[in-house]
Amino acid sequence: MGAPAISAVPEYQLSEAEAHAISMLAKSLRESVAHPTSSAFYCEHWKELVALPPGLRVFFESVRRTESVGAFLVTGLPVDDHAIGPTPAHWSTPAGSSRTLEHEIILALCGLSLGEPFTWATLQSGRMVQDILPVRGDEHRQNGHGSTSLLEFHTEDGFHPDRCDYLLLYGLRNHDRVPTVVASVRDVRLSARDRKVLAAPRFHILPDDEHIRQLEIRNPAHPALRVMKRMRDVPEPVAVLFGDPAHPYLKVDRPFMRCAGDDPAAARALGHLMEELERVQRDVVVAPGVLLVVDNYVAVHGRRSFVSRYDGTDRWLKKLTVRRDLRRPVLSSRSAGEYVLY
Ligand SMILES: NC(=[NH2+])NCCC[C@H](N)C(=O)O
Ligand SMILES: O=C(O)CCC(=O)C(=O)O
Ligand SMILES: [Fe+2]
Repeated sequence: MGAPAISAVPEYQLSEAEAHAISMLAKSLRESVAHPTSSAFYCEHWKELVALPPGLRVFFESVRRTESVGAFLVTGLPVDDHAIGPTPAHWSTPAGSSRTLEHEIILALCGLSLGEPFTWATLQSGRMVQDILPVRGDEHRQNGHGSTSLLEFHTEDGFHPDRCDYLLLYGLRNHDRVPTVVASVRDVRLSARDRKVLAAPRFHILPDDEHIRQLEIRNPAHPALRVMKRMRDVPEPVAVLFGDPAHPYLKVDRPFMRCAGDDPAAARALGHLMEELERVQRDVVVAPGVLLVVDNYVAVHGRRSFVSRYDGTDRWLKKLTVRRDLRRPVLSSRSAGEYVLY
C-alpha cells in the first residue's frame, strides 16, 4: 500500500460575471460610514452577505459543514496593482486605506458567510482587517511582518481557547510569488502511542510576541496586556490533539510552545508530529485576487522566507479571523456588539 495522498486545496474559481457582481457590491458599500476595520461594519452589513454569488456561498457552506479540508481557495477576486498604491512600510500606516477599501469589504463579506469575524485588542490596534506586509526590523520575527526567516508552522493564536476557526488571507500583491504553507492533521500518520501522548494536557502554548509587544509600546495600560502576560507567565497545560480521537483537531505553535514539564515522551511525540506536518505540507501562493482560507482546527500554516525590498512593491495580504460562533467565548471578555476580544 502506498502512502495516502496529500489533501488537495479545493478552489472556487469565480466567473467574470461573479467577480463583477462582487466588485459592484463592494462599491455600493464604499460610502458606508462604518469601515470593515471596525466592529460597526459587521453589525450593520451582515445582511449584505446574501448578495454574494450563490455558487460561492454554497462552496463556503459545503467546506464549513463537511470540514473535509484544511484549506481552500477562492480565485478571480478583483485587485488592480496600480490602484491599490504602494505597499505601506508598516501595518500602522493608514496610507492606501481608502484604496484597499473594496478588498476589505469583500474580505468582510466572505468572513461573514463563514461565521463571525472578530479580532484581538492586542493586535494592530484592534483592527478587524489586518495587514500582512514585511516591516523593517522584523525580518527574523515569527510574525506577519517577517521575511528573511521562515515563518514556522502554527495554529493561528493557538495559545487562546477563543482562537479563530478560519483564517482568511486575501492577496493584494505578491510579485515574487512567496508561498504560504499549509499542512493538514488529516494527512499525518502517527503511532497510537504518539497520538495518545499528544492528546493529553502535557504542553504549554504561549502567546506569540505580537500579542504583548504591540500594546507594550502603544498602550501599556490596556487591560488586555495583563491577560496576555498571565497566559505567557502561567500557561495552562493543553493537549495538541483534541476532539474525536479518530479524526482529531490540532493546535500547535512550534516557536512558542514547550512541554509542560520534563517530559521526553511528549517532546518526542511533538517532534514526530512536526516531521509529519512537514512531510504533508503544501505551498499555496496567495497571489493578487486569491483568497486562502485555512481551517485553523484542521491545518497549521506558515510562510516561506523571502527578501523584502521596502520600496512599495513588497508582498501584501489582508487578514481576517472568523469564529463559527461568538456566543460562548471560553475566556474572553466581549462587550455587546463588539467583536474585539482579549
Ligand atoms: N508562531 C506564530 N504564532 N506566528 C504568527 C504570529 C502572528 C502574530 N500574531 C501577528 O499578528 O503578527
Ligand atoms: O504571510 C503569510 O502567508 C502568513 C502569515 C501568518 O501566518 C500570520 O501572520 O500569522
Ligand atoms: Fe498565521
